Amino acid sequence: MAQFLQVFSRSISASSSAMAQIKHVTVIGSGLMGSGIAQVAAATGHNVALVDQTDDILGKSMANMNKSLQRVAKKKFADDPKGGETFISEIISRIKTETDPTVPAANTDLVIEAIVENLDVKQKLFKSLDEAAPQHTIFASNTSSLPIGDIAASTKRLDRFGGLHYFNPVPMMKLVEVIRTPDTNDETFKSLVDFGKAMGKVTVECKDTPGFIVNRLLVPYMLEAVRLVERGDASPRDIDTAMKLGAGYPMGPFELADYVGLDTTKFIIDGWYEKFPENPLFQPSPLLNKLVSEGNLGMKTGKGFYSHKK
Ligand SMILES: CCCCCCCC(=O)CC(=O)SCCNC(=O)CCNC(=O)[C@H](O)C(C)(C)COP(=O)(O)OP(=O)(O)OC[C@H]1O[C@@H](n2cnc3c(N)ncnc32)[C@H](O)[C@@H]1OP(=O)(O)O
Ligand SMILES: NC(=O)C1=CN([C@@H]2O[C@H](COP(=O)(O)OP(=O)(O)OC[C@H]3O[C@@H](n4cnc5c(N)ncnc54)[C@H](O)[C@@H]3O)[C@@H](O)[C@H]2O)C=CC1
Repeated sequence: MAQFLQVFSRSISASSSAMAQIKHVTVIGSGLMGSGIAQVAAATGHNVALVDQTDDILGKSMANMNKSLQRVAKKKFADDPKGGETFISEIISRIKTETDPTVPAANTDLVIEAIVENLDVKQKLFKSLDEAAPQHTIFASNTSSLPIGDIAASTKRLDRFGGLHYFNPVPMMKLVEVIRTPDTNDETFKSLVDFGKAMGKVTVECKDTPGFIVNRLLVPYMLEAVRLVERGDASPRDIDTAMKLGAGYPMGPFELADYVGLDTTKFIIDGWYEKFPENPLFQPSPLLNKLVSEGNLGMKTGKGFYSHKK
């Protein structure tokens, strides 16, 4: 019996390590987050397919990645510019772009979704991917605020579905939250943790609870800052200065909101308001709604709470 258990556990760990070997990654959505995830995945030796709606968007994402890599190379290869160029071109060569997500999904170990923060749109995408991807492919969402279980419900692979929540800017932020739903199986969870580590990140584990760890704490803080401004108690600039110099944060809440994107911030708040309408914290913010309706989405459009050089 003991011998059987030994062989049995060896075969389980052999299949786990086979699953853990994620080599081909498909990243869907090439915006702020998707481009960062693709960049770091490629920089850590993975073959990456990066998907977005048009070639034009993908072209801009590749240019942004190039800029980010130039910054990394400038430091890493300070005395060897030629080495820096090779470093960049090797990473870029591991990224292929595509506008139809079902094409790379048919030959990938892991799909990471980083499209717009909208449940219907994410569900529609995963439903089509579920039909295209092989059995072994793991699905993960980078959602900031939506339940992973709700997104996974659009597929038939609830056991091979989890959350990989990265932080912006992905090349600089060391954390990834790995989320398991009650249906995520152990092999999948282990593969996601191993993948996070293989990308050079520190992983933390969290259940599928609203906002996971970081956003559960960050979003209320950010909203309290907006309420301070809406009541006329303090200006965005003074609040940012206060939180940087008084609390040691690298960015104040308004700088951070502009950096994250005011559209994404609004999607998160609107979604939580719909789910928890009695919570005064998640009431709609007139100031945020006004900025978004004017198309002022933060750094990505050049204007948000502040004006930014494009
Ligand atoms: C609030 C909304 C509600 C919640 C929304 C939910 C969103 C989510 O689901 C989860 C999130 O991601 S929340 C956001 C988490 N991120 C943060 O908190 C970032 C805070 N800021 C920082 O850490 C630094 O300012 C930071 C690292 C960004 C920049 O550092 P500095 O302030 O010192 O500024 P720089 O002088 O520009 O940069 C210093 C060096 O950093 C390197 N670098 C920065 N950005 C880079 C990038 N994109 N790619 C590559 N390298 C980069 C760079 O080396 C730079 O040095 P130089 O190249 O010499 O300038
Ligand atoms: N901005 C941030 O700081 C963070 C955002 N997130 C989450 O990551 C996801 C993406 O956020 P961002 O990168 O900031 O958004 P973004 O607006 O910069 O990029 C989203 C990209 O997805 C593309 N897209 C939309 N629908 C698509 C579809 N059906 N198929 C393929 N591509 C599609 C858009 O064209 C766009 O390029 C969201 O779920 C957001 O909540 C997570 C962590 C941090």
